[in-house]
Amino acid sequence: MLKLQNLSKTFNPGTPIENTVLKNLSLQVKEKDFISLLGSNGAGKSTLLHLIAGTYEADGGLILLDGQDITYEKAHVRAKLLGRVHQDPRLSVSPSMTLLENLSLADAKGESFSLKKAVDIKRISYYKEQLASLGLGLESKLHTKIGLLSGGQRQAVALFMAVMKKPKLLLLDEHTAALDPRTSELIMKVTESLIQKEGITTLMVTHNMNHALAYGNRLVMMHEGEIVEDLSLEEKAALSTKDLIALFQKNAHSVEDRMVLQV
Ligand SMILES: Nc1ncnc2c1ncn2[C@@H]1O[C@H](COP(=O)(O)OP(=O)(O)OP(=O)(O)O)[C@@H](O)[C@H]1O
Repeated sequence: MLKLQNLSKTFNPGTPIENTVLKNLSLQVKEKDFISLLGSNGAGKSTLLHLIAGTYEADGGLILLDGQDITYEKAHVRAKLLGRVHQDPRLSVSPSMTLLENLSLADAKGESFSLKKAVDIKRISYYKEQLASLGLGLESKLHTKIGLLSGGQRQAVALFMAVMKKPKLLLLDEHTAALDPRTSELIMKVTESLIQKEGITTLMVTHNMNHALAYGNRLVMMHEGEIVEDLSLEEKAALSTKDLIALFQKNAHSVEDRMVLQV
């Protein structure tokens, strides 16, 4: 359903700070794949998500989503096809607006929008029901400004908003990295349940080896702009976290403290 073919990206070409970040990267993602994307610092993971979302343009290669060539499609056009959650919740939700206003905005994605018109009373009971199923008490916070919610609650809202319109593809960029370990586990459970419920194809960038092993049906490892491992569900099920660290060390010749500390 997503086909990346020979994608390349160089920042600041022709200058002393030229940096080739992606080198002819190819990846085939199947319908309902949930892929954890693991890699060293600067491996190009976020850049890859930016190229798919259209916030950065590829220098070469092809991005096909459900057979549609979106390689050079404008970001706002792709936004209708994609859901995205970032590490920083301010990039996914509007902190100065209430939960209800944020949900209404997400509900109106891709349509001409007026907040007054969009806050649909009939939707409120639906929102409450859906929010209650996340188990974070959000159903009683509809009129609370998002900025006043806890970090975990904000990320749960961001996830819920990202999947609301059933996107073709969900892009998660270290969406639990800023949370404490307990909340991070909780948000991963919410993530898995929303993805499964809606059957959404997902690419998740993470530095957490446990999450990369425990969640999803594939684990892709990147190093210096290239894919160095692509493990199936069965292959990753056979690995312990220690094995994964060893595999990482073999490919990247080092392992970051934050990966080991989370183990
Ligand atoms: N807008 C930009 N302009 C110039 N260089 C950039 C830009 N965005 C990213 N880079 C560089 O591209 C390289 C890859 O960055 P990227 O954020 O994709 O890596 P990453 O694998 O997500 O790393 P991390 O795990 O540290 O977040 C880095 O060297 C980074 O400095």
